Amino acid sequence: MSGRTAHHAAHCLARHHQHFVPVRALTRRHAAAFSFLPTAASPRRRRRLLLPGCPLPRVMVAMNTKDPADEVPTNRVPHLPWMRHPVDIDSFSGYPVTTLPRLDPRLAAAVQRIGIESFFPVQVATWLETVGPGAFQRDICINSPTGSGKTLAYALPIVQMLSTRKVRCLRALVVLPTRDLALQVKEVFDAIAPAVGLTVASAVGQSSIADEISVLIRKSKQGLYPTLDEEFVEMEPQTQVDILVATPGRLMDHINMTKGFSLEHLQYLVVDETDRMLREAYQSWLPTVIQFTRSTNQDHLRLDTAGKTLLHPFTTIRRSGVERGFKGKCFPRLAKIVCSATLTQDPSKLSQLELHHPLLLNSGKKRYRIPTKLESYKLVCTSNLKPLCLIVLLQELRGEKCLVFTSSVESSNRLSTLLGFFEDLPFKFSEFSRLQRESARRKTLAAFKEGEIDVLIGTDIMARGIHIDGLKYVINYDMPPYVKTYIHRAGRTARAGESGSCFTFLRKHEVKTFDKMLKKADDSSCSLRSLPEESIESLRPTFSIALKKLEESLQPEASKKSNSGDKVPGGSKRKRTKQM
Ligand SMILES: Nc1ncnc2c1ncn2[C@@H]1O[C@H](COP(=O)(O)OP(=O)(O)OP(=O)(O)O)[C@@H](O)[C@H]1O
Repeated sequence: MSGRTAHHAAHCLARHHQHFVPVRALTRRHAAAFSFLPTAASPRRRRRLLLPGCPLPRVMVAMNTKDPADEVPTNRVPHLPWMRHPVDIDSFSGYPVTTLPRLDPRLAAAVQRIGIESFFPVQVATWLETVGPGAFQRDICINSPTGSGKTLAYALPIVQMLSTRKVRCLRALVVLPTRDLALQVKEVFDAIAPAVGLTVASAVGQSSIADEISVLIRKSKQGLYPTLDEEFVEMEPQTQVDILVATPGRLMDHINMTKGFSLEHLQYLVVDETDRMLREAYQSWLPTVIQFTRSTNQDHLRLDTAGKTLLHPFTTIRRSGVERGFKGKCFPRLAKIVCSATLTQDPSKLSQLELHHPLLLNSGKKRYRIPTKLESYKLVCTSNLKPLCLIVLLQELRGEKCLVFTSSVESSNRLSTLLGFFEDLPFKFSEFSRLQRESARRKTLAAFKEGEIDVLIGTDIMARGIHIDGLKYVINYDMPPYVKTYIHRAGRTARAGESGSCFTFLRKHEVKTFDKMLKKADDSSCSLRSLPEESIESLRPTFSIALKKLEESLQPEASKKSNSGDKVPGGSKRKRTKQM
């Protein structure tokens, strides 16, 4: 079978599978499999046999599965062609701040003021594709480990690109899944943007919507200067910030309800924690944002007395054209940066972003990577001894900052209630739950950051993006269900080149699954950790008493439930009261 025919056949097959099959991989791998096609058949007939709509011969499927090349799991080869040849972030090394080409000296000084002396590889790689020779010609997708510095990697180029803007209006939008994360990212922008005269605001629901509006929207000049042409005033950009960091919910509130809030002039869109953002629709915020930045509203074009178009000085004109390879897309386009430590490779999800000639920046050759200085340990014990083993482990960690992840809010609540029945524990702990009030949660997190609390017990709400200085240990009290969960949980430690350890409690039957999971995360260093028997034994009597107390404390709740006859499984209201 000629290479050309094999390629074409693979192409057709790919079309048959709606582009979900890696065409090039197929050409190489399945050339042998295509040999079932009658050798005497003309190339045309062979092609016809593989045309879309033509049912795939069963024999072919069987032959494909026997192909030795298929021993490599298919998920190793990204389906999207542009993902197969990424820029390797690891091929860059750190770069001293003062020597980064084209970096505005004011920004260099601002970055140094926050204690950064040299840029991390992901920051250098992104800079080269944006401010450097890449010149933002393509949309950037960053897949880089937790704590590798992705926030500054996108914040710095955006701030530098906007530093020459003449009129203040909303030009960059950064969207994150949670309020805590958004506020953390805003801090990074706040540290550098004012150095070049840019303003940053957040729309996360931390303050009332009225307060947010007063920061976001400029007061009308009409009131101040009644002689001004009203129409002219209305056309003036009304947003008075350059960069907005938002959560999808509050962003949609402003899009739908805030008078004067406009995305018309938006130049940069960042979607951080992309895989999480694309998993949930969040009131269709993404299509809405893209739609609002797609074409110029013709109302903004005014006509003079001769019927000629008069451009309002503050109008951003986006045209659809065929020039410069835009093929009917808008120009100037909305440049996008998407990033995560576990970037999705799912074409159907990524297509929502409408990326323009996307370029993948990837750390190494593997899909997932854990931080280089992360050490992993597994502790095998039975379920009933797990709380006891946790206490012994925490005692061994000697009051160092530590995050404990459980599988559910109930489990967190029960565990912290149980620990509360132990007297004289040598560490201070607190629960961190989605069901707590926002203000309570913020207080707890602040106390943890300040070192007033040593151990936080919570769910995966703490797993994404949160940065806590000096956090050395992460404990998976319950095994993470997916490799992505493991990566994000473990990634709360060993950040920014620091070292850290992740401990995972496992039951015997979970060990195999966990080992497989670690392989996917490219972590081959996980060793078995044992705990001193005598420490466990010495705590047993207190443990039995604490367990009894826990049972007693849960009983009134249980009896309340049975009396009320509330049979709703996991009955949300009642369950929540208990979890609080
Ligand atoms: N060049 C640098 N030098 C020293 N520290 C840095 C540098 N860049 C970033 N940091 C610090 O590294 C920490 C982690 O950065 P950041 O939160 O951006 O990581 P991330 O890659 O976004 O992680 P995650 O995927 O978990 O969100 C932050 O505390 C940040 O201040």
